[in-house]
Amino acid sequence: MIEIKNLSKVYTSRGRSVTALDGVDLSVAPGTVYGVVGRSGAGKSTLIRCVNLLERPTSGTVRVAGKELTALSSKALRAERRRIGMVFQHFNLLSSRTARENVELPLEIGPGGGRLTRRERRARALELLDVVGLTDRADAHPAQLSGGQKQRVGIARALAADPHVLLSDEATSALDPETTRSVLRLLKEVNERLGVTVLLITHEMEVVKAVCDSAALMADGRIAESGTIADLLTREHSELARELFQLGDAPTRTTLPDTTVLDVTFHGDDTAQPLISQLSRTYAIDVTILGAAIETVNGQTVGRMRIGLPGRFDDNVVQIGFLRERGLNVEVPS
Ligand SMILES: Nc1ncnc2c1ncn2[C@@H]1O[C@H](COP(=O)(O)OP(=O)(O)OP(=O)(O)O)[C@@H](O)[C@H]1O
Repeated sequence: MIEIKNLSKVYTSRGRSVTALDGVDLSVAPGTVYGVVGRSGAGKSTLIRCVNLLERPTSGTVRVAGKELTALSSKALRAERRRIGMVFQHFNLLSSRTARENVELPLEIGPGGGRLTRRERRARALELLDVVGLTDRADAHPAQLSGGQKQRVGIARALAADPHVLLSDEATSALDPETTRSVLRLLKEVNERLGVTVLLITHEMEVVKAVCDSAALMADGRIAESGTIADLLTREHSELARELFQLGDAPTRTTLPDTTVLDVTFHGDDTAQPLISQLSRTYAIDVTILGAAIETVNGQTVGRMRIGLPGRFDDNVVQIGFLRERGLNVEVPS
């Protein structure tokens, strides 16, 4: 649904240039939720603004729903942009308008907006406020709404023109944890019920865990790592997987002499626990569990376990093979 190829963006101001994006490739499959994470300054906001060309990339191409946006005339681009909804961190609602009137806005001003009558626009806005659970707040002004309610209005407005893609720029980072969860549930619902593809940027791993099918890690304007969550989990030395399933203070060494410490990652129906017991029985060894993080990611059980096997690494090659053959990802923690 979104295909980004070799995208670069260099900002130049007062004779100095900053490379915000440096050859980014990204592919978001239709109907999925894709999260881009990274530290402040990594280039996430620039990337998302380049997807609907709010920001013109310096080079590279952006294709959304089969149309190469970077090759369109400004008129054609305006039409395509209507099918790309955007949700902002600070909601960007007009304070003088009610919730319903804010949702109506894109239906009034976009090309073809004039095709809907006042009555139709109103009906559509009320329908969308119902989707986001705010029917009873239709006549409230933004100042009378909570942060979560304002973001719901923001989402309803983004859906007004029936988009195939929703871009979310840190949509929950101004919200408390409980409200964050409910807004994320709504985004997921929009994705599942309406089939809208969602590309979101966030600095919170919790957001990725809650709703994303795939994720990319950005650093210094580049994609350092990307893939489906399931894929990342089984990838060796994945920084994203490590960040998603932190083992807290689990020791990387043990006080036991001659012990090989391993991180075992599993997902879906592979429950690591029975396999660890099997390993222990098969090779008649004592396995020490040093730490574990088991969580639900986007409805799936996934997790990571740090274990200790007696003996040096070389003595455990067969045991490690046993776990890998059964689909577990095994690596030595750094
Ligand atoms: N309009 C601009 N003019 C000049 N430099 C910019 C502009 N916008 C962003 N940058 C620079 O580009 C780099 C990437 O910024 P960007 O905002 O995309 O990162 P980010 O990952 O979204 O960070 P944050 O989470 O803090 O917003 C930074 O070095 C930033 O200072």
